[in-house]
Amino acid sequence: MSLIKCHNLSKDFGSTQALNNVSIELEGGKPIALVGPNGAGKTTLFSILCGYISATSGTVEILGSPAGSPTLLGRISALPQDAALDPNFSIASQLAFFASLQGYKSKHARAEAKRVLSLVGLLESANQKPDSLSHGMGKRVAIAQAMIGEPELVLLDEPTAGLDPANAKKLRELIDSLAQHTQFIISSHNLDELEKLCDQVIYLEKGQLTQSVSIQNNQDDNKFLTLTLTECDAQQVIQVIQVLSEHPGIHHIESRNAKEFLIERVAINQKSTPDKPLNNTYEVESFIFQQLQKHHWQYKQLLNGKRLEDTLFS
Ligand SMILES: Nc1ncnc2c1ncn2[C@@H]1O[C@H](COP(=O)(O)OP(=O)(O)OP(=O)(O)O)[C@@H](O)[C@H]1O
Repeated sequence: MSLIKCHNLSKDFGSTQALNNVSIELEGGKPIALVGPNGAGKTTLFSILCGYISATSGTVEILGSPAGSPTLLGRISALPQDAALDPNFSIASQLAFFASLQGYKSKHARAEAKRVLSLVGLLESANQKPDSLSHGMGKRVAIAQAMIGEPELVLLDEPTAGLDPANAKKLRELIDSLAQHTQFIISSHNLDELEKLCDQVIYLEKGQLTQSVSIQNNQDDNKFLTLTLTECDAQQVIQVIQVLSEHPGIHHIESRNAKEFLIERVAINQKSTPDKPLNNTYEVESFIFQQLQKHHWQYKQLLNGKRLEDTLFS
C-alpha cells in the first residue's frame, strides 16, 4: 500500500491556482521532504492531505483511504506552521484536552499527554504555561501535540523555522529519533536540514510538481563530487579549477561559492583513451587529496554527489 497517491490534484482559491495537476505516488520509509518557494502550494497540499480542505479536482489517497475519510482519523496529524497554545493553561492540561478530543477518557488523556511530553523530553515542564517556555520548547510541545494518539503519518510544516542553530539541531535530532516509528513529511526551506533528515524530496513550484528526487539513490552520487575548502580567495579558486581540471577523470569543475567546488567526473560510458584513461573509482579522489596536500589547501569535506541545493537548482 502506498503512503500517498495523488492523481491530477488541483486546488483553486478563486483565481489563484494553488495546486495544478499534481500527480505522485510516495512510499513510506524515512522522512519525505516537501520543498518549494513561498506560495508554491506546500501548505495547501498539507491541508488537503490532513482533510482540512478539499481539492478542487483530482484524487488523493493516504494510507489506502481518500483524504479526509473517517478511517484516517487519528492516523494522520500535523504540526501547523504557526501552531499556538493557549497561554492560560499548563501544557500538560492542553495536551490532555487535545487527547480527549481524539476520544481518550480523562485519565487516559492525562497519561497520553505525559507520554508525548516524555517523547519530546519535556515531562519535567508539564505544569508550565506556554509563555514560560522558550521558542524551542514551544516547538517541542507542538511536536508532542502532533504525536498524540500515535499517528502513522505526521506532517511537519517548517518545524525549525525561527529556531537558533543549536535548538534547530536538537529538534532535528528529536525528529530523527521519532522517525524510527513514525512516518514524517517535512516542509522546510532549510535544504541542509532536509538533506540530513530525509530520503526523498518533492519539489513544488507554482502549484506544480517539478521534481521528485531520491537523496539515498541519487544517480548523481557516481557522477559528481562536492569539494569544500576551509578558505579560498578569488585567485585560489582559479588555481583550484586549473589544477584539478588537469586530471583526465574530471570532465568539468566549477566554483559554487567562494569555498565550494562541484566536480563532474568523466562519464562512466565514455571510452578510455591512452591520454584520457578511465580510472578506478577512487583515482579522482586520490588525485584531489594529493593536490590538496601539495598546494596546502585545507579542506572541510569531500562529498560524493551534489548538495541538495545543486540537485534542485542547477
Ligand atoms: N485560504 C486561501 N485563500 C486564498 N488564497 C490562498 C489561500 N491559501 C493559500 N492561498 C494561495 O495559494 C498559493 C499557495 O499557498 P501556500 O500557502 O500553499 O504556499 P506555501 O508553499 O505553503 O508558501 P510558504 O512557503 O510561503 O508557506 C499562494 O498563492 C497563496 O496566496
